[in-house]
Amino acid sequence: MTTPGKNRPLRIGVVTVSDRASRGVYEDKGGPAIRAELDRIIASTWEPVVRVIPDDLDGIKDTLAELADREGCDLIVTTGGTGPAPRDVTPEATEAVCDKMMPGFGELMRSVSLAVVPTAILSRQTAGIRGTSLIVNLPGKPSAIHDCLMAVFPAIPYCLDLIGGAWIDTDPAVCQAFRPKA
Ligand SMILES: Nc1ncnc2c1ncn2[C@@H]1O[C@H](COP(=O)(O)OP(=O)(O)OP(=O)(O)O)[C@@H](O)[C@H]1O
Ligand SMILES: Nc1nc2c(c(=O)[nH]1)N[C@H]1C(S)=C(S)[C@@H](COP(=O)(O)O)O[C@H]1N2
Repeated sequence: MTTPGKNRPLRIGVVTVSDRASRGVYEDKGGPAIRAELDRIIASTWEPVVRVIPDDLDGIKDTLAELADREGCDLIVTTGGTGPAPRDVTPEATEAVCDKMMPGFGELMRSVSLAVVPTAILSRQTAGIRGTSLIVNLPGKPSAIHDCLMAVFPAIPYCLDLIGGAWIDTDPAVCQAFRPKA
């Protein structure tokens, strides 16, 4: 196991992938919803690194690589662009920049979302590791953010421990992090 970066400040990339939010056609509700949900879940101090970008494959790849490699984000959460429409390419961009895919994240998030909406199967949301960063895709609907993050977050602190990311403490009243070796 890689030694966790316990003394580093936790940095989290929050990436809204939306043609219309990036053009200002509508207000971005996804990024602020992710930040609010993470504030509820995480008890450690953390710094957000926020981006709002269009559904463009190269632009998404560049943003994910920048947040992982130059901004030092331990976790990067995206919202939007996971569906079947021609411009939905967030999972392709994620896979292109990752060293290793973590398919269990998408499987679990689709499964919990199916209890809420039958079109949950239309999301190709996934997750993967780039260096010491974990990238997790969420659907674009702001209402999906709570359900998806609550489902997968218990495994995220231990995942960061294993890849050498920063230490995360959660608020146990909101979300119990599970560390098998702790
Ligand atoms: N960042 C966001 N902020 C607010 N609402 C959003 C956001 N992203 C998506 N939505 C809402 O969820 C719906 C479905 O999201 P989806 O990602 O499929 O959008 P889209 O049709 O691909 O368009 P766009 O990429 O321009 O957001 C949108 O039509 C919009 O009502
Ligand atoms: N929890 C949850 N998951 C959801 C949804 C939702 O409303 N709630 N919308 C679905 C729909 S309608 C689509 S098209 C896909 C892909 O959405 P995206 O392209 O905005 O990422 O996510 C699906 N997953």
